[in-house]
Amino acid sequence: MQVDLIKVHGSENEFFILDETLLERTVTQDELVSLTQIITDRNTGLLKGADGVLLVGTTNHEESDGRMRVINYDGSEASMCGNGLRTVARYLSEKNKKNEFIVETMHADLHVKKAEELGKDIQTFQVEISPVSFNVDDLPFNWSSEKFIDQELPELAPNLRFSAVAVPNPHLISFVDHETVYSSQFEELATYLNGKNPYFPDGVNVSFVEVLDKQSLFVRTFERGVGFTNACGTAMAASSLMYVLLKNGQFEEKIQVTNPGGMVQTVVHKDEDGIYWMDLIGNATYLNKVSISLEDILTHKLDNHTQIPLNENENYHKFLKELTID
Ligand SMILES: N[C@@H](CCC[C@H](N)C(=O)O)C(=O)O
Repeated sequence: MQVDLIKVHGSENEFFILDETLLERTVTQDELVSLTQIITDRNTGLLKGADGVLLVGTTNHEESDGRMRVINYDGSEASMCGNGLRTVARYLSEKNKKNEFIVETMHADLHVKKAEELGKDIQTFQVEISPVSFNVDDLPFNWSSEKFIDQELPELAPNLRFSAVAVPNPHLISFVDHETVYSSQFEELATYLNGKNPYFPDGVNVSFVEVLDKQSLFVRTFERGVGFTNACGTAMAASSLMYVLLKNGQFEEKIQVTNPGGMVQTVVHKDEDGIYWMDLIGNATYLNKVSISLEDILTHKLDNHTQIPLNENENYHKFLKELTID
């Protein structure tokens, strides 16, 4: 069976989009896990691999226009992916010729829309990040109290304070200084919390956040199921929420969030019932269209593919130069 893929990125968090509605038959769960592990491998995968696969499918939800499933690099499934949702929003927007619609994800139907370009010729989409929960059971996080906000983990990192939040995938966030963002302590802690450990039985996305200025953050994330990525959209949204709650950031005002792969904007909202949600606004860049058979993927014959470069990354790199990140 022939499989068409699009390699995409949001802040250089890279994925292969696989539209299962175009396949002759549905892929089994085992095939999906193997396909992801094989094509995303950074050494032996397709087109230098990726951070995961975004499976686009049909939805039974009346108000949604499509469904997104997120398979991490290691084959585990995540409930959400913010950078990925922007690229799926673009894909469905072009496919269905709609600029604003709803996408079904594992736990929520989320509002997405085409947004004003962040840079010249940078396709930009805005996606909703929701629902938010501080209940430790929702991460899950084995902790003695109901919430874990701005607290120490003395046995693990006595010098740092952390907050745990599900959006709805699990995040652990710490505001740190510039040196600590790149410290070995970060990698050691995040690796430990994503292995067998008594705190996070399903692992956790760990972010170290530096406040650069008023409404301006830098976020680096070690992702569950992947490792360090260039950016994690849900982490940047969750970090923005914690910035507003703990560091005097402003609700309803744009926050600029830079990351190792680029820049996004976020807006943190709170409604009259005290419910939080965030907008995540950023690039949705196409890299290549690829065609390969499922059989070749599953037997590791990845050279048997055809691909068309989509040449959008030149503009993205110009955009990064303007941000002085490149
Ligand atoms: N990169 C994503 C998050 C992908 C899922 C994450 N690794 C998890 O397991 O929760 C994003 O942009 O949000």
